[in-house]
Amino acid sequence: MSLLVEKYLTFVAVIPKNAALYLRICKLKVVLMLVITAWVGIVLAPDMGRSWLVQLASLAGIGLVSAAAAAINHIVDQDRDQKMARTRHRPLAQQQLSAKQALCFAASIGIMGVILLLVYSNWLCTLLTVGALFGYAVVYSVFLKHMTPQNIVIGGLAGAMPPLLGWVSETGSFNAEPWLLVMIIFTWTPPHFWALAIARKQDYERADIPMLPVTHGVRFTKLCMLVYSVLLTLVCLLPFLIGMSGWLYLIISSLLNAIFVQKVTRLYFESKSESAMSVFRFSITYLLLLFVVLFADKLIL
Ligand code: HEM
Ligand SMILES: CC(C)=CCC/C(C)=C/CC/C(C)=C/COP(=O)(O)OP(=O)(O)O
Repeated sequence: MSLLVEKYLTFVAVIPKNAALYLRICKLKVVLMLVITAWVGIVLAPDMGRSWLVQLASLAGIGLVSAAAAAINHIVDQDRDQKMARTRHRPLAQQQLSAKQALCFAASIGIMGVILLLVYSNWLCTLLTVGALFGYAVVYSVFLKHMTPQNIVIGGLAGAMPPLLGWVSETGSFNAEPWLLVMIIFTWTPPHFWALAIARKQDYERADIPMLPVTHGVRFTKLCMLVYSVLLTLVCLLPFLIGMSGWLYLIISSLLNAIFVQKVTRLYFESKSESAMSVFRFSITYLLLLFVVLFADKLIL
């Protein structure tokens, strides 16, 4: 036991030296976006009189568990990451960090996140957050990603969970409203990811990962993106229709959806998919603005 503690302390002692590498395996920008969507879940939930410090601690918990999930994904995918131009420079693919180091790191920040959630939110939020980690790090990364072109559709549920996690951290109970926000991210994920998968099709072919453009072709993928972007437009109306969000949200979200559908439509009619990366980049701006406007709308409602 004391040997184990000693080994762990040796591991912790060299974390600062490799800090930049550990930060890279956390997928920080993605985690930041996940935390923003969780924050909106908190803001839109009924006011339970919790202090902003407690809310911040809950968000830190969700962020740490998400970062742990991202680090586990790097361990699971290290061999395949070596085969793709986009991912071959990652710390585990380059053997700058070992799987053992990454696992110790993921376990440490994951446990810290769980403790924060247990202390500052509630057991239901903790359970759902750990469920999301399992969904992404195990169900998606280990199984679905290599089994079916529907991988990111099913696996997308894990990444769509944060608004629900935020809401539940506040209320401790399930409600219908946060599920609408989950549905928004869930329907956004396919056009978000498939745009990149079209641009990086050769990468996925080389790594033998059955992404939709590889298994069913680029044209069919573009059609699916179009269907999901129209579906997303409809789902985005729901927060307004049930009275959760007001006119500001309706106007800005409709505008964002019109641009998104227009960009995906243009991509559909292009023969060489030149604008795939522009659709991918816009998808990120889109989601950020959508959640900012959900937030702003709540403040003025
Ligand atoms: C199964 C679901 C998802 C898949 C397969 C997916 C896939 C990807 C991929 C492959 C990248 C490129 C990363 C890179 O080049 O290193 C990316 C970027 C990004 N994704 Fe997603 N994503 C998913 C869900 C989400 C969710 C739920 C969010 C946030 C709510 C999100 C936010 C982002 C952001 C902010 C970036 C840009 C990161 C950067 O610039 O470094 N993604 N996504
Ligand atoms: C607790 C909680 C909310 C967990 C959510 C976990 C999480 C980080 C979800 C984001 C999804 C994501 C970035 C997928 C990347 O796909 P990929 O792994 O196929 O992409 P890659 O090829 O860039 O590794």
